[in-house]
Amino acid sequence: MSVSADIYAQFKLNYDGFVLDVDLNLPSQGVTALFGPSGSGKSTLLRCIAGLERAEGKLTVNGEVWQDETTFLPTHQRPIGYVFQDANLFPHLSVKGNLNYGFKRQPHRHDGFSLDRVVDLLGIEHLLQRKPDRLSGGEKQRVAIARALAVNPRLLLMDEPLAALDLARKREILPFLEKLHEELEMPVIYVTHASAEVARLADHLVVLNQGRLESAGSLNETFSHVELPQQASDAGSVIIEARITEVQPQWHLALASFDGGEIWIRDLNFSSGQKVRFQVMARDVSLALTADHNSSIANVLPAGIDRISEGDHPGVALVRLKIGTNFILSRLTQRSLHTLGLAEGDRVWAQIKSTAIVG
Ligand SMILES: Nc1ncnc2c1ncn2[C@@H]1O[C@H](COP(=O)(O)OP(=O)(O)OP(=O)(O)O)[C@@H](O)[C@H]1O
Repeated sequence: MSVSADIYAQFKLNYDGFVLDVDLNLPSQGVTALFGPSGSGKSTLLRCIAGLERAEGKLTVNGEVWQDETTFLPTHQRPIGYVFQDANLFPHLSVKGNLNYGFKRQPHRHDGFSLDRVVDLLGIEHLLQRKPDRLSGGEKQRVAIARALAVNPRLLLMDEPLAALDLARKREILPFLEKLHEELEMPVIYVTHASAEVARLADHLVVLNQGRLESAGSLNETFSHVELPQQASDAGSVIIEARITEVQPQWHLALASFDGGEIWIRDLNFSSGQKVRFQVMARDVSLALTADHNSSIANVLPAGIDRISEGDHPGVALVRLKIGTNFILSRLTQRSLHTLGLAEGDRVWAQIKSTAIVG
């Protein structure tokens, strides 16, 4: 693989019974989710990037060598922010004290954002004087993220930052992460095994399995791989990024356009030109050989069959469709597949029943 990529990481690490062996390029913008089942090596890879594990290999970030045969920058010399599953705040310091600790110690360039901006981004101004024991789990984690940003890092590493929180706290914190996603220019590497977090936050996806790279690429492309275990289930879905091109307030509908087509989605007070991300469940996509405009389904798109695979039940098939440069999945019965005589490479019409906005 080329080493000219924005972030290039190649690591080999041997634990007793587990081998991490990856070679990957990551973009230097946006959120890259490291995704995969428990024990697949996500945290280990993140720790290698942070210099917390001394793996064999190479790591370059925007042309700067952090590790190779002769170099190994220790963690404190890497311009990173690190957010763990647990907030790990200093209990004896106030929130402000915790933030200042990061800010004063920041050994890196100082041309990023101010502490005020960090406080504002995470919505923690009213908490500044409090000690950690008077914060909720969600608030603690927001402070931990702010503290990681206070060192003015050039790379933000987040290891399952929501995993220790209950559903209500996750919901509370996700909008802040989305705001960071919109406003931060630095790359974020985000470990998770929650597909809902991937759907809302990731731009790029790296899928690990048993210490190896299973696939990597843009969110839509990589998340639509039929091999991902959750795709075969009833919860299989894809994420499409689109732009609103028309709003019909009288019907509460908005037209979302993306490369390859347009889909009517429920209008959530969108304005024309706004970027949206929506989820299409595989079970909501049916296939037809002709475009049936007499049906109640508003979204009928021409598509090519890219891949046919098995679902999680012998009677179910999973079909990956290509629409422009985007992929969607369709879950249908093996009987329908057989009756329509569908094969990879065929052209079909995809009927999309409904979509859900995810961010
Ligand atoms: N310090 C260590 N010594 C030995 N084995 C380890 C060590 N750290 C992790 N492992 C093993 O390496 C494998 C990968 O662990 P890792 O924590 O990277 O997985 P993960 O994908 O992040 O999992 P999870 O989603 O459960 O956090 C596991 O089998 C784990 O037991």
